[in-house]
Amino acid sequence: MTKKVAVITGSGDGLGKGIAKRLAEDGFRVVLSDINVTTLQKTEQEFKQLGFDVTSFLGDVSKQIDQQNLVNHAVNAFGQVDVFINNAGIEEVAPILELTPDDLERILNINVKSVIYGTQAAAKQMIKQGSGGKIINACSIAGHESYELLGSYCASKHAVRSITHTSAKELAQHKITVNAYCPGVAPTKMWDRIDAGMVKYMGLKPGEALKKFSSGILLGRMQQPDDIANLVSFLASPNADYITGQAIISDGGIVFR
Ligand SMILES: NC(=O)C1=CN([C@@H]2O[C@H](COP(=O)(O)OP(=O)(O)OC[C@H]3O[C@@H](n4cnc5c(N)ncnc54)[C@H](O)[C@@H]3O)[C@@H](O)[C@H]2O)C=CC1
Ligand SMILES: CC(=O)C(C)=O
Repeated sequence: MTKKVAVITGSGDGLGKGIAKRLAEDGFRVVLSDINVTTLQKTEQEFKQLGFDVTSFLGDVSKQIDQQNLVNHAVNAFGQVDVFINNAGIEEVAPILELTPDDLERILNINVKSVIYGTQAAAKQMIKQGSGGKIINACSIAGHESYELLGSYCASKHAVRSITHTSAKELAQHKITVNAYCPGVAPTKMWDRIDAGMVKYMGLKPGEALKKFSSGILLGRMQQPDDIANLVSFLASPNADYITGQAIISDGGIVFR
């Protein structure tokens, strides 16, 4: 049987890299994509050495043309797209009163418009293939709950949850499911930057904001890339065929919905 193809944006590093590795281990041919050429190439080499079927595409998720070219690249390399993961995202740490038009434009472009552009490119290809597909979006506990100093980020992730719902409703007729994963606190480079930003505004020492945020996790530890890869692996598998329009939290016990 032909191996399925999964495309993962923001997969040069962080949670996206962990997800891509898991999907390759699950038997997918994997298309890596990132805006950072250095981490993208490093991850591609690493994956090739592990014997994975992998290709990579340098692109900016906030550009509609790049998302279309990413799908074209996947089709040229592997012939099809079965799973598309809108993982790339950025943070912004600032009080609402200090958010600038440039800050807002950047986070909405990269976290919100990107998900629509990725969904458009992937769904059009999946409709053409005629055998359904799975679109999986990176949301967050910040898509269910709103946090101080993360106003624009939380708004962007609430928007991702809404886009997930609407896309699921519109694409079900094509047998395309759309779901989202909602991580909690994972100490990736994103959290290094959030911690640094919170230090600035809250008068804490480096590391203290991360500690504060993660101190209430019921399961007593921060999230690792494998924790979220476990959920995405399930959502990308036939075991999730009857699930659509859900934004599922995997946070060790922080937010309860
Ligand atoms: N780390 C955490 O605690 C949480 C992360 N998330 C979400 O998970 C996703 C991944 O987060 P992390 O791995 O922690 O972030 P990260 O910052 O460690 O990695 C993000 C990756 O996306 C890439 N990227 C950034 N802007 C891009 C663009 N315009 N086009 C293409 N690629 C771009 C980066 O180069 C990087 O490789 C994000 O959507 C984030 O909002 C959600 C909840 C918690
Ligand atoms: C980074 C993130 O998604 C948080 C703080 O929930």
